[in-house]
Amino acid sequence: AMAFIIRSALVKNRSLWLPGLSAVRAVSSPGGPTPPFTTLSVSQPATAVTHIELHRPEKRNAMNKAFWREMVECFTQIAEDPDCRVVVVSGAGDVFTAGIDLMDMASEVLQPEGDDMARTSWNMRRIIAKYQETFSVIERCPKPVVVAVQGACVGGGVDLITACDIRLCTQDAWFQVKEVDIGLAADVGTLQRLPKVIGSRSLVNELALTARKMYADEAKESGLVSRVFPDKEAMLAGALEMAGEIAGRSPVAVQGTKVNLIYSRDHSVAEGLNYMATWNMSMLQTEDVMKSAAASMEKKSPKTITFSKL
Ligand SMILES: CCC/C=C/C=C/C(=O)SCCNC(=O)CCNC(=O)[C@H](O)C(C)(C)COP(=O)(O)OP(=O)(O)OC[C@H]1O[C@@H](n2cnc3c(N)ncnc32)[C@H](O)[C@@H]1OP(=O)(O)O
Repeated sequence: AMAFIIRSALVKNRSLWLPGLSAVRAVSSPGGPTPPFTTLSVSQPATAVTHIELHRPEKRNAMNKAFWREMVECFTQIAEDPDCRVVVVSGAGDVFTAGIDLMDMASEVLQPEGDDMARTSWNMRRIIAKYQETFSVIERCPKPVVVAVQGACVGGGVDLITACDIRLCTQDAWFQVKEVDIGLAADVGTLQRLPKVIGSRSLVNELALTARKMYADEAKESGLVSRVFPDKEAMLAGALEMAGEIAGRSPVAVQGTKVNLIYSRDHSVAEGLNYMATWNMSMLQTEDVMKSAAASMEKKSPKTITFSKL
């Protein structure tokens, strides 16, 4: 199925995708996690596009200890990789993720070490900060991240997707801020980011306080996702096509857009404009502007331009 999906995206973007075809075959790992990772399958389905697949389908991609660490390692590499301009995140199997691995969390999260309450609490704080980092690295990564959700997206899954830049889902997808059901306040990003993704504060409160499921249509209507696809195959084809559109544009422009959108989300308009001016006083001097403007004047797509690596 993946070969078909990649092929259909390739057909639509031949000029961009064909040079990367050999790379796709060289790095794809259809069989399972990509070593040294044990929970992630990482491939390059097209030029400048990295695909990360959560890969524990037999456990519904539940987030075990290795996952929390491997996501940080993976995104740290991606942030610095000039051959990657955009990331697609998806889940293997029928379910995006069942959230935190409830069998694995007991040892670390529920039994922090320490000689007294202060030391135990301090250790707990470090553990929580480490878990938060797993999704904060997605937001800090200057490359846009498109996430594609099928089936369940539970607990930690919502923390994950709210740190991504573009959310897509299938018609059978559902989302659940499940944490109150397991006796905790969501603490790795949902309570901080979901209110900035969904316009309605009331809806966010309802979802987080009742742990009710939100299905695809409501997710679209509320703005949690921007597109709903009939099935996983169509969604992955759509995600890869979108990634191709992004990867074909100037990385200076694309990464500057992501960084400034996130900065503006968390600051006043005046602060955002000030940051933007400081950003662009150097970035506007890129050769990409002249190249892109010339192509635009000639009514050519920016995807016809070869941009230097960033
Ligand atoms: C500092 C920490 C911060 C992080 C906090 C995060 C919190 C959260 O994520 S809260 C949410 C926790 N997750 C859940 O409560 C979901 C539990 N799972 C389910 O409800 C269902 O599995 C699901 C609806 C996702 C899928 O149902 P399906 O019928 O397709 O599969 P199952 O037969 O239930 O499961 C298949 C095997 O996967 C194992 N599994 C599923 N979820 C988890 C999980 N969260 N942790 C560990 N293992 C999980 C399940 O045990 C089955 O395994 P096996 O029996 O060996 O086949």
